[in-house]
Amino acid sequence: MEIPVIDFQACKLGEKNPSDEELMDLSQELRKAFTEVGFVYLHNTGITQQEVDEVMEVSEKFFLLPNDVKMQFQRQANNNHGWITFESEKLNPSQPGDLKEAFNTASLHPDEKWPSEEILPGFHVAQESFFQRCKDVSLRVLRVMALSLGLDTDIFLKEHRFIGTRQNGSTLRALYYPPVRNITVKQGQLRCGEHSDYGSITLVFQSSQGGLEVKSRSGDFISAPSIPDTVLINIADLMQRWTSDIFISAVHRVLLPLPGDVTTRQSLAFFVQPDDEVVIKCCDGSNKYPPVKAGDYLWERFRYSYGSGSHFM
Ligand SMILES: O=C(O)CCC(=O)C(=O)O
Ligand SMILES: [Fe+2]
Repeated sequence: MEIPVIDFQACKLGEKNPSDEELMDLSQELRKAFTEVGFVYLHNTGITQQEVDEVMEVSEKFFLLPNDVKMQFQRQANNNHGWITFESEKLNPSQPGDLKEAFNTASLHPDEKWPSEEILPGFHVAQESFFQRCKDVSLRVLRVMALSLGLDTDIFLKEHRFIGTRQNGSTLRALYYPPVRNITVKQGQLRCGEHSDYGSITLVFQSSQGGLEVKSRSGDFISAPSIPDTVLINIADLMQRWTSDIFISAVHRVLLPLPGDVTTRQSLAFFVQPDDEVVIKCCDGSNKYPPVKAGDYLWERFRYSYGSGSHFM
């Protein structure tokens, strides 16, 4: 099994009027990918490789700042925005902390705390602009997803009205995986532990070495390499609940590099989340999963991956 690559040209950013036929073809391809694998590469979204490279470049400069500077921007327990220190997050809570740092842009609200232009020129603007670009692509994808399920095209859009505000948990995350020295690695520790994402969908961009692996339905892990000029998109847990398991939220992980590989890995992930107050119920009317409020669900998952609270699925 492989992760399909789909041409998104008909719905690319800036394209206004895809034909019914183009939309129908695209939605069928997307449905197949999301029901069989849960992951898809989209080509021609309008987000260019150059944009991605530029955001990674300025993100790396942030991670290379001294810890006492980064500390001023640390993520707080009640706000997902900010810096996440090395090994402090466990995407698989049964294993040691992930070998990564991250910076979350949790909203575009003016009160979020950012490194100034003096500390790091271009960082704030780059993260916010890329957040906006990812949001625009995500809304286009959510539209085609609804169509692919035979639902109203705005059924998901209606529940993602507040992306970028503090009433919605969608987050752009710059991830930084420093070189791994095997001597210091703990038993079971990975760059990113096995997990599934929490919200609706996730957009992922990896630096050239790749390293991401996705669990297939047969239980084997398949590699999800970095393919230039594409966006990797996956279904997350709330979307699986919403679609009553039609779309699959696949488990994924980032393994340690091979011995001798001392490169730094980077990625950017845009986690799309429904508005906090939206109650997610199965769209087929069934009771396969009990209704849950999107914001409550997200914070319960955060508590679990940062080391407190009980996990509910
Ligand atoms: O770094 C990556 O490629 C993926 C990270 C990931 O899956 C996550 O942060 O949820
Ligand atoms: Fe993930």
